[in-house]
Amino acid sequence: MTENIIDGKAFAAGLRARIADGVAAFVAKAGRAPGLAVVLVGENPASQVYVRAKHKATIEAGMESFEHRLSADTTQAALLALVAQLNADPAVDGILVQLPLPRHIDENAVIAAIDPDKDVDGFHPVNAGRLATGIEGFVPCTPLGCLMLLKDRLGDLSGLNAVVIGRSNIVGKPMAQLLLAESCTVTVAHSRTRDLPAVVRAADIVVAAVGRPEMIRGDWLKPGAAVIDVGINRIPADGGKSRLVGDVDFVSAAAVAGAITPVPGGVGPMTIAVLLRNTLVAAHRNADVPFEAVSL
Ligand SMILES: Nc1nc2c(c(=O)[nH]1)N[C@@H](CN(C=O)c1ccc(C(=O)N[C@@H](CCC(=O)O)C(=O)O)cc1)CN2
Repeated sequence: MTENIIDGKAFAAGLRARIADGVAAFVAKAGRAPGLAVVLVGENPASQVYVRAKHKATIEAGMESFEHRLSADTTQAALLALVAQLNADPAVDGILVQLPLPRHIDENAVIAAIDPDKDVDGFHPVNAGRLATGIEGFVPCTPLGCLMLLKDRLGDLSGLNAVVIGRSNIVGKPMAQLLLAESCTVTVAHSRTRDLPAVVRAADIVVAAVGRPEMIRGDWLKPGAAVIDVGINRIPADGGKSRLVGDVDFVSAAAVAGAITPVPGGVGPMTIAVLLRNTLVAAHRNADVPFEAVSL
């Protein structure tokens, strides 16, 4: 059964093509390209891959990419000074500091230093507050990408029971807010939740963002449920190699789910596509050009 698999890679490619059209229209009106600054501190191998992919996607969409790679021993003060410089730069519409940061740097302090109107990651407390209160702002890329995939597959979500497993600031909490705004009945489950399988079994929509490889199994699911797997876990594979798996046991879950995202190729590619979308929106706001929604 493959018709229940949600192809996030293909959806993201379509979204990126629509964004590229939106960028061309913006350039014609504003006389400049949208600019995205990405800051990487240290040499985390996964972060290096993601930052490279962001640079490539930004250029391919017709935007300006400003990459800042800082050494792992960069001080918090130096990073905050760079953020202040990017906040003041009119060529920079969006700022993203790649996470995780080295342990000696306070992530919350860095996120709070980003101008909320350039915070294309949607992590700033002002944007979290805007999302929680229904005010327009920037929404974190991964949960917004999950919502796009769900709406594309299910249409109207109102009245559905949704469970979000995981309560992080960057996925679980904003995902719950987005589903609530779509009039779902939302449960946020976490490490202290009692009888998680029973909670999951009551859900029409399951969003797994818990960071534990293949934890959610098919026999936990309500038949026909839509399953969005945000997990990206590298586990040992045969021949001393490793392979990528999600938080959902894909084989058993795909046999029960009405729709399911794979890992890789599900939610991951949406994160970068939505980042471009948020940057395009930021550019319109900063240049005071009305945003004609690239059908998103
Ligand atoms: N400042 C931020 N830091 C981090 C974010 C973020 O949104 N903002 N999210 C993650 C990492 N991330 C983007 O930064 C990201 C993760 C995964 C993918 C992706 O396309 N994954 C592929 C598999 C790639 C692989 O082989 O490793 C997939 O799932 O198909 C893109 C972006 C943490 N940090």
